[in-house]
Amino acid sequence: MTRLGARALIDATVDPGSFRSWDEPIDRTGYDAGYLAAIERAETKAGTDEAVLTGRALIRGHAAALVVSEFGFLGGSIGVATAARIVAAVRRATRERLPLIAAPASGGTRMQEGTPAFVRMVEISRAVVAHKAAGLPYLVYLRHPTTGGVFASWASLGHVAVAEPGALIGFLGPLVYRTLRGQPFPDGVQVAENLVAKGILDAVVPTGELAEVAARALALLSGTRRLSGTRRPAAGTPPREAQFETAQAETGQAGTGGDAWSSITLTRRPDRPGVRELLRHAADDVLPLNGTQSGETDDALLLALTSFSGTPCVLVGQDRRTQSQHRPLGPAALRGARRGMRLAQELGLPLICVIDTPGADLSAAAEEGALAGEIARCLAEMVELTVPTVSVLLGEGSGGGALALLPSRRVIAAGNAWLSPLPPEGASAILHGGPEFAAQVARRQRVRAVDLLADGTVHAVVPEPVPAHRDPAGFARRVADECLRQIESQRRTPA
Ligand SMILES: CC(C)(COP(=O)(O)OP(=O)(O)OC[C@H]1O[C@@H](n2cnc3c(N)ncnc32)[C@H](O)[C@@H]1OP(=O)(O)O)[C@@H](O)C(=O)NCCC(=O)NCCSC(=O)CC(=O)O
Repeated sequence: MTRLGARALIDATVDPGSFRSWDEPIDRTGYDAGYLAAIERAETKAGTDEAVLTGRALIRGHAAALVVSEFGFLGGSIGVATAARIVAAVRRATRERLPLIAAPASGGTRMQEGTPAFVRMVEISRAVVAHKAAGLPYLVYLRHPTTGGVFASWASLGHVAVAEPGALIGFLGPLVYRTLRGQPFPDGVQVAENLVAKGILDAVVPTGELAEVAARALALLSGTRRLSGTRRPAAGTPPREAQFETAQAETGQAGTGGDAWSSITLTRRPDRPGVRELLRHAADDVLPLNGTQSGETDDALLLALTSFSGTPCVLVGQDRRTQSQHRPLGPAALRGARRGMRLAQELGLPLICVIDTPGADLSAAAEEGALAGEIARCLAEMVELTVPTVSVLLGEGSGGGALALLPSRRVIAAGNAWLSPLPPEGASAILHGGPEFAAQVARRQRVRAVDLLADGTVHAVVPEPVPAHRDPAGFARRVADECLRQIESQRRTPA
């Protein structure tokens, strides 16, 4: 692999001439002669005075603090002074309220220094945690190679974490593994692409695309509202309260759902727009995130940083295109949703939860993966969020998998959306021993959007003047506009 040094990466990523170093000269008092000689050789080889460079810069006009490893300096390893430089930069970023971008590449703790250096990983983590606790973004770009205590601390704490294609990323270096275990580490495991596949990292990003991705993430994570080109709710759209009344007035008429069974049938059509169409037609930008960061991923759930009409938010959405009887929504999807909830809360961004599921996974694997517990934990975490939250019943809303994303401060429903404790066929089985009475049971269970509105479960219904599949773009924009209204009204009256 070609390795871009710290300076080359900075030059390739930041706006020309914008980098300002924060680095102080290193005090090497007390180093022994052998270590000093190694440092001198490293300085000559790498052209840097330590294994990290720090400073501030602009990336496509967005100010950010940078911590960038130099692998050519003793393998990017972390000594006591290296750690002190990182901690100082992170703290300064926090003080100056700058988003932080780290680009590690490291063999981990510096072996020449041993344990005094090893324990500094705690201090670096403490500084990063404090930075995040201040509501500031932390992005990580893991480069080749990132290993050991670096991967096990500041490289793994990003709100968003992407990696260089083909980068070796692992806890134990292959050299050490082979020495300790007498055999090579299995191929294809400690590589960026595999970690993305396993839901540990968000994406692989070539170095040449880092500036673009970082700038988009900074715009979304910093809550930057676009000043121009902002689309507001369409002129003539009634205010939310008026829509509330309209929906009530039209109960049972076209636009707010008719018969329960006809709504259920409509939402089960393969061409019913889902969360992907919502984003395609109504979002300004979408930065998809991947997995739980803990080794699980489930594409039944779409997690993204996005923005509607210049309002950035975290979106957690059940994806109707990827759920099937063979691949239903499982516990990992709900753990991914909880990552989204934490992200929104930490960054002070609104959270939009899109509910659209024929039901969660009913398999042995889901039971053993703590599906019920994950539903409970979603409920528990959502009710504690203090950022604006909006749940959107977009189509099917079946069972606990749907309920898990319901407890927002405001809940809206599409005209034909529905929410029921079980798939109607399952409810019929409980009451009548078989699925034949699904339609009658659904009618009795008050599952329709208008019933949910009348019963106080939802706060507004977004009418479908024609069923959503006949006007996906208009449908998406109306849903997004209602989400924006609900976010704005919460901003006016905080939790
Ligand atoms: C990172 C690597 C995969 C890179 O392999 P490469 O073949 O590309 O490069 P390399 O091995 O020749 O390393 C390049 C130069 O960096 C030096 N180097 C690498 N890692 C170092 C470290 N941790 N401390 C001091 N120097 C280090 C090498 O000695 C070499 O020096 P020269 O050029 O002079 O020959 C490998 O170096 C490696 O496996 N390192 C150990 C990774 C690891 O297990 N770290 C855990 C450390 S304990 C820790 O971090 C705490 C924890 O685990 O919790």
